Amino acid sequence: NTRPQPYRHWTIDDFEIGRKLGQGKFGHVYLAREKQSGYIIALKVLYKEEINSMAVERQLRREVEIQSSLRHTNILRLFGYFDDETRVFLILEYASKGELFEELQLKKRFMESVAAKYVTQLAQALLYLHHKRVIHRDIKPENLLLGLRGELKIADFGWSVKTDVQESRRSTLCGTLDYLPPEMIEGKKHDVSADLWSLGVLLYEMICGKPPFEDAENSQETCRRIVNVDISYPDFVSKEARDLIQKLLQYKSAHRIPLRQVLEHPLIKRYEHLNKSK
Ligand SMILES: CC(=O)NC[C@@H]1CCN(c2c(Cl)cnc3[nH]c(-c4cn(C)nc4C)nc23)C1
Repeated sequence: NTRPQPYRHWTIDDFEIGRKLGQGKFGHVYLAREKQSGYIIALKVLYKEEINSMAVERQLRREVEIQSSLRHTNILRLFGYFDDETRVFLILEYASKGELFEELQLKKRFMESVAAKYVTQLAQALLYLHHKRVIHRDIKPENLLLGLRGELKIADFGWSVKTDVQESRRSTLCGTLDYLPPEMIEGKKHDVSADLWSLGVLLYEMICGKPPFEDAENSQETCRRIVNVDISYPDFVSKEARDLIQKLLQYKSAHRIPLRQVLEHPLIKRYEHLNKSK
């Protein structure tokens, strides 16, 4: 069955709608089947009256433009989009193993070999993104999905930007601060190394079961701990894992270990034989 073609003018009648898969920031996502090809996709539905602010509309256009231009096994595909009088529809790749976040909640924390596998896949996706001069800026378990073979897929490009548009973060981020690097907390200019910081936070959370700067108390406390890079490690964390996390969670963005060196790090090399695509 041929994959849905982006250039076609789709309408909702081209699809059979299945169960609700969940909801992203601004809309609901449904399992759907394209009638003519039988192809299974995820259909993200956004209501136009909710996309009334210019900022949200601009962000949506950016998400669609960026994500539809990307082709990488660890990045969720956006095949196309269409609209009717009241709604906008995004035709997205269906990730059959759901959200990484769910798996992390279920398993509490991952073995270091599993965390190393996900970091390898994420680093390869980020290398591709940064080569295309795209910063994701919102790498966290909620935005990571799992494909048929358990491979990680970055989704939700709502906060991504093309780096030639250097912008400090004006609009406040909805959701957790846990993953924000100091420079974004401080509203300074940020570049692709913002994603390196988030990779470090994710690696810590996968191995330890919670993010390094999480503070149930309040966001000021979380921000203080981020800008002070105030981290402590449970004793089950290996020295290689501590070393890689510490090399990613550097206050100065220029001091963060580059992605190519992440892929050569002892923690990653140690499990490489497990992660070679079977
Ligand atoms: C990043 C993001 O937008 N997350 C919110 C949306 C929730 C469902 N979305 C899915 C999207 Cl956009 C694509 N594929 C998915 N697969 C699933 C899923 C599969 N299982 C077994 N359980 C679930 C859940 N969900 C999706 C994304």
